[in-house]
Amino acid sequence: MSRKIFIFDTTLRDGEQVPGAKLNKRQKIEIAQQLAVLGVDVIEAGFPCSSPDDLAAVKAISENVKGPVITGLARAVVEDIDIAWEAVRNAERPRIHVFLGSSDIHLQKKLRQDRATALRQAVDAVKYAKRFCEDVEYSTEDASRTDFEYLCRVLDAVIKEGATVVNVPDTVGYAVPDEFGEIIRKLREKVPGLDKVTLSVHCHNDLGLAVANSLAAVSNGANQIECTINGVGERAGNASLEELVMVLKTRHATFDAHTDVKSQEIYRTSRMVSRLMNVPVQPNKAIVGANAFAHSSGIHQDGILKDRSTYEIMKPEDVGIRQHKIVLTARSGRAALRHRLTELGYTILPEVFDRVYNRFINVADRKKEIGSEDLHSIVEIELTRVPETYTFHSLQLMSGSSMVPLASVTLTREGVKITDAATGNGPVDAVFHGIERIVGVSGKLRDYDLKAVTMGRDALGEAMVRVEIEGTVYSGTGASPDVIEASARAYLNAFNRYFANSH
Ligand SMILES: CC(=O)SCCNC(=O)CCNC(=O)[C@H](O)C(C)(C)COP(=O)(O)OP(=O)(O)OC[C@H]1O[C@@H](n2cnc3c(N)ncnc32)[C@H](O)[C@@H]1OP(=O)(O)O
Ligand SMILES: CC(C)C(=O)C(=O)O
Repeated sequence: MSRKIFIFDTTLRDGEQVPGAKLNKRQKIEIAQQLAVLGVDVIEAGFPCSSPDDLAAVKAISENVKGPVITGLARAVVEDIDIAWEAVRNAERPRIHVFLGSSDIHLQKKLRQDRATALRQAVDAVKYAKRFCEDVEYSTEDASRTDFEYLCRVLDAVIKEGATVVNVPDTVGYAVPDEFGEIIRKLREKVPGLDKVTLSVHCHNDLGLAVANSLAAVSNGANQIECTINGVGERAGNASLEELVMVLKTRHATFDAHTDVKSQEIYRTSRMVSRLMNVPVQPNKAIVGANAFAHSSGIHQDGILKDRSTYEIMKPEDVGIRQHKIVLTARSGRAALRHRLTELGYTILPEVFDRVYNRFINVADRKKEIGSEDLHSIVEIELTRVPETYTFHSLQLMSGSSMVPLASVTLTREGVKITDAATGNGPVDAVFHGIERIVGVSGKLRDYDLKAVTMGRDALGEAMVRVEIEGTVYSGTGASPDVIEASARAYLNAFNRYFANSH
């Protein structure tokens, strides 16, 4: 059996330090309940002395959320510890978490005390917290910038005083993995008492290394990681829970360590935290970003469709995402298009498929993403295609509120371009007249319908017309992100039906 790594979630404390992410009591309880479902070992529910609201929220979480240890943060002062205990005392498994800076920078510039005084304050604080609670965690704030010998002395002293968990934070995200791993390895060597307690790390992401540093610590003997959902937290955030859990799961053999987190609950938890904190998740965020399991380029899509292992190191289902996404774009190839069309229920003959693909690329070059509705429209146009006596090439339009619209239309016939221009009552009318001048036949528009078949400003417009030509009504359809072009294509389609019928 591999080594168990305890997951200490601080989304509700360090995570909530994100500007604008403040949660009310009800929201904190909702997230804490989901964290319990997710299977974290410890929930740091808040900093109870910071406000009456936070005290009430931590209290409510302690009383209502069962399973994980519930802890509240306290400075190394009596008043904070009293309030923290008041907040967590009714938890099934309460813990008081006390911290004090240990680096010379923090001691001299912030706390304005010397090492000996700070050491006494740390020991006194743990001693005081132990009067209430068996489980006391002690954090040496700014440990990674702390003189190593002094760090050992502090940890040794608080362990002797009864701390059950000692935490080594990289408070300002300054460490790099080799160095941070080395600190943990040397601490294990120099502080024998560490064998009897939980050795925790708490890494910030100022240099983007929070997860890497946490993992380096795990490799060197840490057995608790403090982290947050979506990596939210003070400044650039904390180590991201979902990344840590999935690294340990996906690279299990490398670390020979596991967590008890139910990874299938990760995505749900991530969405909840993002929604309630109003902090969006960047699309390319590992594990939970919108694109984490989306494949949008042809070569990747072809590989994924042949075998998922070509471009997927984890299953989306393992983090609670129903399935990967194949996103159709102008960079997609035939394999992805064929797959999507089959999913939509189309069986398309090979000779038609090439035409569908060409039209798809044409539309995709003008749209960011091609959705199902776009595909229905593209396929229907190709399936109901008639031989093209005239092919649409291009159009130019001059139009405005105080001028007569003028359209210049270019069609091709047997490979030869023919251009003509016409005016009309509106831009569409001018284009229709231009088409009639080239094909040499007039029609009466009986019906004209234009609709957006997809959403957004780059929606695909689909035009449908019914045109009476020499006593018979012919229908035509055309699609394009440009609605005038869609109309022109539809009108020409009706004339091509007329020519197909009359030859
Ligand atoms: C690394 C971290 O993430 S630590 C957690 C950070 N989170 C927070 O700070 C959120 C909650 N904080 C708060 O609500 C407030 O800052 C409070 C209630 C804790 C304190 O508020 P105030 O009494 O007004 O103090 P203020 O915030 O201005 O300054 C902090 C004081 O605590 C002292 N202090 C800082 N850390 C500690 C500590 N671990 N133990 C003891 N004292 C500490 C500072 O030296 C300073 O003392 P001073 O006023 O004598 O100079
Ligand atoms: C209180 C401690 C654990 C902390 O948040 C930090 O050092 O970043």
